[in-house]
Amino acid sequence: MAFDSFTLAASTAVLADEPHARDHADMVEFRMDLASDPLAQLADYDGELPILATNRVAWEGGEADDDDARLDALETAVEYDTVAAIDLELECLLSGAGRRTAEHARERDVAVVASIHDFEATPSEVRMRELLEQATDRADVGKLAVTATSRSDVLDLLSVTNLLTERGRTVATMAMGEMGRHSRAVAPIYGSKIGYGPLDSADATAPGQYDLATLSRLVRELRG
Ligand SMILES: O=C1C[C@@](O)(C(=O)O)C[C@@H](O)[C@@H]1O
Repeated sequence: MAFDSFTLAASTAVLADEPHARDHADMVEFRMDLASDPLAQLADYDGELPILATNRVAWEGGEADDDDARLDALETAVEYDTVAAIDLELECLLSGAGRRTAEHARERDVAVVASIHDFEATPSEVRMRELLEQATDRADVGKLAVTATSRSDVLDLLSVTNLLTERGRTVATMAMGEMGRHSRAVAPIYGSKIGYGPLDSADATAPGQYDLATLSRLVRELRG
Protein backbone atom coordinates (compact mmCIF):
# COMPACT_ATOMS: atom_id res chain seq x y z
CA MET A 1 0.00 0.00 0.00
CA ALA A 2 1.68 3.21 -1.14
CA PHE A 3 -0.64 5.84 0.37
CA ASP A 4 0.19 8.13 -2.53
CA SER A 5 -3.38 9.38 -2.72
CA PHE A 6 -6.02 9.90 -0.05
CA THR A 7 -7.13 6.66 1.59
CA LEU A 8 -10.25 6.42 3.68
CA ALA A 9 -10.10 3.82 6.44
CA ALA A 10 -13.16 2.37 8.15
CA SER A 11 -12.13 2.00 11.79
CA THR A 12 -13.63 -1.08 13.38
CA ALA A 13 -13.08 -3.78 15.98
CA VAL A 14 -15.27 -6.20 14.01
CA LEU A 15 -13.89 -7.38 10.68
CA ALA A 16 -17.20 -9.02 9.79
CA ASP A 17 -18.53 -5.46 9.32
CA GLU A 18 -16.33 -4.98 6.26
CA PRO A 19 -19.13 -5.50 3.68
CA HIS A 20 -20.88 -2.42 5.14
CA ALA A 21 -17.74 -0.34 4.66
CA ARG A 22 -17.04 -1.23 1.03
CA ASP A 23 -19.20 1.49 -0.48
CA HIS A 24 -17.23 4.25 1.22
CA ALA A 25 -13.86 3.01 2.42
CA ASP A 26 -10.61 2.12 0.69
CA MET A 27 -9.42 0.02 3.59
CA VAL A 28 -10.34 -1.21 7.04
CA GLU A 29 -8.47 -0.05 10.11
CA PHE A 30 -8.74 -3.09 12.35
CA ARG A 31 -8.45 -1.94 15.97
CA MET A 32 -7.05 -5.15 17.38
CA ASP A 33 -6.79 -3.62 20.85
CA LEU A 34 -10.58 -3.08 20.93
CA ALA A 35 -11.48 -6.41 19.31
CA SER A 36 -12.42 -9.72 20.80
CA ASP A 37 -10.15 -12.51 19.54
CA PRO A 38 -8.43 -10.34 16.91
CA LEU A 39 -6.18 -13.07 15.53
CA ALA A 40 -9.14 -15.38 14.94
CA GLN A 41 -10.94 -12.53 13.18
CA LEU A 42 -7.93 -12.03 10.92
CA ALA A 43 -7.71 -15.72 10.14
CA ASP A 44 -11.40 -15.76 9.16
CA TYR A 45 -11.32 -12.54 7.14
CA ASP A 46 -12.44 -12.92 3.56
CA GLY A 47 -13.38 -9.32 2.81
CA GLU A 48 -12.39 -7.22 -0.20
CA LEU A 49 -10.83 -4.24 1.52
CA PRO A 50 -7.17 -4.39 2.59
CA ILE A 51 -6.49 -4.10 6.31
CA LEU A 52 -4.49 -1.57 8.29
CA ALA A 53 -3.82 -3.37 11.57
CA THR A 54 -3.60 -1.21 14.69
CA ASN A 55 -2.96 -2.59 18.17
CA ARG A 56 -2.97 0.68 20.07
CA VAL A 57 -1.13 0.68 23.37
CA ALA A 58 -2.73 2.15 26.49
CA TRP A 59 -0.21 5.02 26.84
CA GLU A 60 -1.18 6.22 23.34
CA GLY A 61 -4.94 6.13 23.95
CA GLY A 62 -5.66 2.47 23.15
CA GLU A 63 -6.48 -0.59 25.20
CA ALA A 64 -3.54 -2.90 24.57
CA ASP A 65 -1.08 -3.65 27.36
CA ASP A 66 2.45 -2.50 26.72
CA ASP A 67 3.98 -5.95 26.42
CA ASP A 68 5.60 -8.22 23.86
CA ALA A 69 2.26 -9.88 23.12
CA ARG A 70 0.97 -6.65 21.58
CA LEU A 71 3.82 -6.46 19.08
CA ASP A 72 3.82 -10.23 18.54
CA ALA A 73 0.15 -9.97 17.53
CA LEU A 74 1.05 -7.32 14.93
CA GLU A 75 3.81 -9.58 13.63
CA THR A 76 1.31 -12.40 13.25
CA ALA A 77 -1.06 -9.99 11.51
CA VAL A 78 1.46 -9.15 8.78
CA GLU A 79 1.62 -12.83 7.84
CA TYR A 80 -1.86 -12.47 6.34
CA ASP A 81 -1.96 -11.28 2.73
CA THR A 82 -5.04 -9.23 3.57
CA VAL A 83 -2.97 -6.99 5.86
CA ALA A 84 -1.49 -4.20 3.74
CA ALA A 85 -0.27 -1.94 6.53
CA ILE A 86 0.33 -1.81 10.26
CA ASP A 87 0.32 1.07 12.69
CA LEU A 88 3.12 1.54 15.20
CA GLU A 89 3.46 4.40 17.65
CA LEU A 90 6.43 6.65 16.77
CA GLU A 91 7.50 6.35 20.40
CA CYS A 92 8.07 2.63 20.08
CA LEU A 93 10.05 3.11 16.87
CA LEU A 94 12.23 5.69 18.63
CA SER A 95 12.77 3.52 21.72
CA GLY A 96 13.59 0.51 19.59
CA ALA A 97 10.78 -1.66 20.99
CA GLY A 98 8.87 -1.63 17.72
CA ARG A 99 11.77 -1.79 15.29
CA ARG A 100 11.71 -5.55 14.91
CA THR A 101 7.98 -5.40 14.15
CA ALA A 102 8.55 -2.69 11.53
CA GLU A 103 11.31 -4.73 9.88
CA HIS A 104 9.10 -7.79 9.88
CA ALA A 105 6.39 -5.76 8.13
CA ARG A 106 8.80 -4.44 5.51
CA GLU A 107 10.08 -7.92 4.73
CA ARG A 108 6.48 -8.83 3.92
CA ASP A 109 5.95 -5.66 1.85
CA VAL A 110 3.53 -4.35 4.43
CA ALA A 111 3.53 -0.57 4.91
CA VAL A 112 4.19 1.00 8.32
CA VAL A 113 2.26 4.00 9.65
CA ALA A 114 4.10 5.72 12.51
CA SER A 115 1.56 7.35 14.82
CA ILE A 116 1.66 10.24 17.20
CA HIS A 117 -1.32 11.31 19.34
CA ASP A 118 -1.71 14.31 21.59
CA PHE A 119 -4.98 14.08 23.53
CA GLU A 120 -4.40 17.35 25.39
CA ALA A 121 -3.26 19.99 22.96
CA THR A 122 -1.75 20.96 19.63
CA PRO A 123 2.05 21.21 19.81
CA SER A 124 3.80 24.18 18.20
CA GLU A 125 4.27 24.13 14.44
CA VAL A 126 7.97 23.52 14.89
CA ARG A 127 7.34 20.56 17.15
CA MET A 128 4.67 19.07 14.85
CA ARG A 129 7.06 19.34 11.94
CA GLU A 130 9.82 17.68 13.95
CA LEU A 131 7.52 14.81 15.03
CA LEU A 132 6.28 14.17 11.51
CA GLU A 133 9.82 14.29 10.13
CA GLN A 134 10.89 11.70 12.70
CA ALA A 135 7.89 9.56 11.79
CA THR A 136 8.38 9.77 8.03
CA ASP A 137 12.11 9.07 8.41
CA ARG A 138 11.19 5.75 10.01
CA ALA A 139 7.94 4.70 8.35
CA ASP A 140 5.99 4.91 5.09
CA VAL A 141 3.46 7.32 6.59
CA GLY A 142 3.77 9.71 9.54
CA LYS A 143 0.45 10.23 11.29
CA LEU A 144 -0.26 12.99 13.75
CA ALA A 145 -3.56 13.34 15.64
CA VAL A 146 -3.66 16.38 17.91
CA THR A 147 -6.29 18.08 20.05
CA ALA A 148 -7.25 21.53 18.80
CA THR A 149 -8.50 24.05 21.32
CA SER A 150 -8.62 26.98 18.89
CA ARG A 151 -9.03 27.59 15.17
CA SER A 152 -5.37 28.60 14.98
CA ASP A 153 -4.39 25.15 16.19
CA VAL A 154 -6.14 23.71 13.14
CA LEU A 155 -4.46 26.24 10.85
CA ASP A 156 -1.07 25.28 12.30
CA LEU A 157 -1.77 21.60 11.69
CA LEU A 158 -2.91 22.24 8.12
CA SER A 159 0.12 24.40 7.47
CA VAL A 160 2.51 21.67 8.63
CA THR A 161 0.57 19.12 6.58
CA ASN A 162 0.90 21.29 3.49
CA LEU A 163 4.60 22.02 4.02
CA LEU A 164 5.63 18.40 4.55
CA THR A 165 3.50 17.24 1.63
CA GLU A 166 5.22 19.81 -0.59
CA ARG A 167 8.53 18.40 0.62
CA GLY A 168 7.52 14.96 -0.56
CA ARG A 169 6.73 13.40 2.82
CA THR A 170 3.69 11.16 3.24
CA VAL A 171 1.68 12.36 6.21
CA ALA A 172 -1.76 11.81 7.69
CA THR A 173 -3.10 14.46 10.04
CA MET A 174 -6.26 15.24 11.94
CA ALA A 175 -7.34 17.37 14.90
CA MET A 176 -9.39 15.45 17.43
CA GLY A 177 -12.31 16.94 19.35
CA GLU A 178 -15.09 19.33 18.37
CA MET A 179 -12.96 22.37 17.56
CA GLY A 180 -10.82 20.48 15.11
CA ARG A 181 -13.47 18.23 13.66
CA HIS A 182 -13.61 19.96 10.29
CA SER A 183 -9.89 19.24 9.85
CA ARG A 184 -10.84 15.63 9.11
CA ALA A 185 -12.61 16.80 5.96
CA VAL A 186 -10.19 19.59 5.06
CA ALA A 187 -6.73 18.10 5.79
CA PRO A 188 -6.84 15.87 2.67
CA ILE A 189 -6.86 19.04 0.56
CA TYR A 190 -3.52 19.97 2.15
CA GLY A 191 -2.07 16.54 1.56
CA SER A 192 -3.19 14.31 4.43
CA LYS A 193 -3.22 10.77 3.06
CA ILE A 194 -5.37 8.83 5.55
CA GLY A 195 -8.75 9.60 7.10
CA TYR A 196 -10.49 7.44 9.69
CA GLY A 197 -14.20 7.00 10.33
CA PRO A 198 -16.33 4.43 12.14
CA LEU A 199 -19.33 2.88 10.39
CA ASP A 200 -21.50 4.32 13.12
CA SER A 201 -20.49 7.42 15.08
CA ALA A 202 -21.45 5.59 18.30
CA ASP A 203 -18.38 3.41 17.67
CA ALA A 204 -15.93 6.29 17.18
CA THR A 205 -12.32 5.34 17.86
CA ALA A 206 -11.25 8.94 18.54
CA PRO A 207 -12.96 12.17 19.64
CA GLY A 208 -14.68 14.15 16.90
CA GLN A 209 -14.70 11.53 14.15
CA TYR A 210 -17.39 11.77 11.48
CA ASP A 211 -19.03 8.51 10.57
CA LEU A 212 -17.57 6.88 7.48
CA ALA A 213 -20.31 7.81 5.01
CA THR A 214 -20.25 11.45 6.11
CA LEU A 215 -16.46 11.73 5.95
CA SER A 216 -16.44 10.09 2.55
CA ARG A 217 -19.00 12.56 1.22
CA LEU A 218 -17.30 15.61 2.74
CA VAL A 219 -13.87 14.67 1.42
CA ARG A 220 -15.23 13.89 -2.03
CA GLU A 221 -17.17 17.14 -2.26
CA LEU A 222 -14.34 19.32 -0.99
CA ARG A 223 -11.68 17.77 -3.18
CA GLY A 224 -13.91 17.97 -6.24
O1 LIG B 1 -4.59 6.93 15.04
C1 LIG B 1 -5.71 6.90 14.56
C2 LIG B 1 -6.41 8.12 14.17
C3 LIG B 1 -7.59 8.29 15.09
O2 LIG B 1 -7.10 8.52 16.40
C4 LIG B 1 -8.42 9.51 14.67
O3 LIG B 1 -8.28 10.55 15.30
O4 LIG B 1 -9.19 9.39 13.71
C5 LIG B 1 -8.46 7.03 15.04
C6 LIG B 1 -7.70 5.76 15.38
O5 LIG B 1 -8.53 4.63 15.21
C7 LIG B 1 -6.49 5.65 14.51
O6 LIG B 1 -5.71 4.56 14.95
